Amino acid sequence: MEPEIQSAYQEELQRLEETAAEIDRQIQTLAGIPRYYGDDLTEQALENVRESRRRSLAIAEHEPYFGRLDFQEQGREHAQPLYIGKVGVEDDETGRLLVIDWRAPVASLFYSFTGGDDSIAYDSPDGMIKGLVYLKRNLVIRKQILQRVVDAYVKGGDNLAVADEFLLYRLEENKDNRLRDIVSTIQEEQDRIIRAAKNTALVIQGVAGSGKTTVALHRLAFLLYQYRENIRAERMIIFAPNSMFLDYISGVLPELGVGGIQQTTYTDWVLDALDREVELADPAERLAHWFQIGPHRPVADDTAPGRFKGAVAYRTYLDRCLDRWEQDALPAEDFEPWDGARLPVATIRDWFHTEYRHYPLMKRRERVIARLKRWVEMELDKVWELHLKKEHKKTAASRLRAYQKAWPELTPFGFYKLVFAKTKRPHWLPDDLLTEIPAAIVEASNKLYKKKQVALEDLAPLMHIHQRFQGIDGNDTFDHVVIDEAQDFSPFQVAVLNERTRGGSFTILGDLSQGIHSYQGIRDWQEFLSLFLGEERSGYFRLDRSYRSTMEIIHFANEVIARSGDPVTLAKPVFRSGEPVRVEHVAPEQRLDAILRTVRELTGGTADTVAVVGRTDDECAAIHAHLREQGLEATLITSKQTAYKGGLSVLPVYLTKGLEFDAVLITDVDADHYERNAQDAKLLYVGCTRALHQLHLHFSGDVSPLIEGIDTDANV
Ligand SMILES: Nc1ncnc2c1ncn2[C@@H]1O[C@H](COP(=O)(O)OP(=O)(O)OP(=O)(O)O)[C@@H](O)[C@H]1O
Repeated sequence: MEPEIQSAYQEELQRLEETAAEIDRQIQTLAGIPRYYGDDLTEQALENVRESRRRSLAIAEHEPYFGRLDFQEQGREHAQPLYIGKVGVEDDETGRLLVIDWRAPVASLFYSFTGGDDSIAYDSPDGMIKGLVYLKRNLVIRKQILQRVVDAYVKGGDNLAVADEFLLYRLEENKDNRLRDIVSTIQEEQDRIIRAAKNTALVIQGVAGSGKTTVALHRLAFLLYQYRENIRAERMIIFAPNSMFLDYISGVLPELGVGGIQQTTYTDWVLDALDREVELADPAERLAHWFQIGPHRPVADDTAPGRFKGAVAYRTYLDRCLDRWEQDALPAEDFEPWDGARLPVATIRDWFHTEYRHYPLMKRRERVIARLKRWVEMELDKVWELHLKKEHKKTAASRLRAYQKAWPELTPFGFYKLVFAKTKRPHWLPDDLLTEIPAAIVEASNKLYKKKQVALEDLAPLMHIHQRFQGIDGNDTFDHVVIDEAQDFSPFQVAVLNERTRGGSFTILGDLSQGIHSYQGIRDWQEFLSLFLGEERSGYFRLDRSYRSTMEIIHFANEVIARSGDPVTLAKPVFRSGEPVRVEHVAPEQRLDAILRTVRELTGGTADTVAVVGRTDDECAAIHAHLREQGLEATLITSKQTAYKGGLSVLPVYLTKGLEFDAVLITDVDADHYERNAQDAKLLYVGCTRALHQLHLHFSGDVSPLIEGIDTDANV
């Protein structure tokens, strides 16, 4: 070790000993206080504080901090070393901050400082604070043992900018089956998103591997810290594309000391809210339809059901149908509980349209019926003759039933089915409304609804109807909503969420180049941004740097996506070089053996997670069976999967989205499986960008025009 490194190491060793001793002491003190389980509210509050402290200290115990920044505040004589960790630690006796929480305002300097001698500033509760940075240092501590000290910047040294050495060290590590936190290496452009103010809808377009998912999770941790007085974890929600993806990201928030945030899929969220009145048609069939190869490939234009029913115009259409119910569904006659008693329709209308107009639709109906019943009771009270009273009571009960039958209570699905009904439509829903829906969509929809099933694109409409029928309970609103892989969401889905979200507080992330579900997703971020009109209601960010893959892999993937014919943003790699991408021609009869050979090579090498990526479900099932027959332990991933195990996986390319593997083998990259069009280019792009360190591609017959002639040695 060089002398200055040696002394830095010694200095940090001593500091670590002191901090670790203080943390241990605090843990011991807390362990000595018996837990409180009684009813006293003050004691309960104190116990909650102690519990949260116990959890924080448990995080700090193993890795108290990961960074140090020496900062000289303007007007002060000396620079102060600031140690940054996942949670803050204070010296109990002196009150001195030993470790600063990475989310604290001053800690933002650690991320925003990119080198140079100029003064920098951070936004503190007392205003902007300026100063100079003397040192930026990364530290790796595991189980209280100091493993690495890396100086990214030393004032007066020969480094002008912050060196990426530590980031590279982190990126070169292998991945297991979970996404990890990145607190020690958050990059400046990511930090700006993480720390953006709460009450805006942030839309983030980020290239593959730019850290979108990771950044969203860190942003949640930040918001909970920064707005702890008026935001609650249980009121924050993450929407992810499927349960396996949720499983894959499930480690990050606990690592950041955050619990209680809801995590779900849009499907589960809606079906639960509707008390599972309907079920979703088998997604596997839908995927097999849209991702089929050969001459019958479907076209995903704006008449595709997902695009049609996902548009805001479709919501307007449904609102018109709902308005018809509101205007005309109430029976047009007076209510006569028995001959001689009469409640004029004008009075009932007045209740419905004026007195109860602030209630949601079905609640209004409920109130009117309840009031009718009360009115009948009062009328009955005026009848003195017992036998007459009995008779009237009977007649009234039966006429009340008839009245309710003529004006039935509707569930969201009950109403929605009527919108599509070709015969026996209620009088308040005229036939001409049906002609506004393309006939093919009406046919396909009715076929599903008959089986009490709906498609994905019916979920937002159903939820919207539910919200207009029942309203939104204050307990069901959100403080913040994260939508990951948002390019596959529809504007209608987001609009429905917006009705429930306080302050329009959203983080919406995605990548249009990965928009492989173009039969339902958006074409342009403007489709979402236009939902959040008004000054400062929305913000748009771009992340163009990719952290996942080597330069060789990114170069290759960029070439693929450039052939999509769509305008695309090419990913910029971090300076991390690896092996060349390997494209291999294999004879058709040796296809399976070649896969086996490559898999053995990859699993026998340095990779911990390996994926064999096929084009269709059936092809993957066959590959999986072959690998198993040859004695390899592999997991076949299908759309029903709920957990991601790591190791060796076989999966269709459209299910790889969001995941990553140390090494990836993409099979059958020939001219039939991957044609030169936008959809196939996006699919292949998604597949290629899953690889961190190694990417192999096999083809038989003619090579796909999407990869033909790409220089696999190039790395920029
Ligand atoms: N600042 C960073 N420091 C270290 N690793 C990072 C950083 N940013 C991202 N990564 C790593 O890059 C990889 C990609 O991150 P993530 O999955 O969040 O990206 P993404 O943009 O959601 O990707 P995709 O759209 O391709 O699914 C992860 O392994 C993540 O840990």
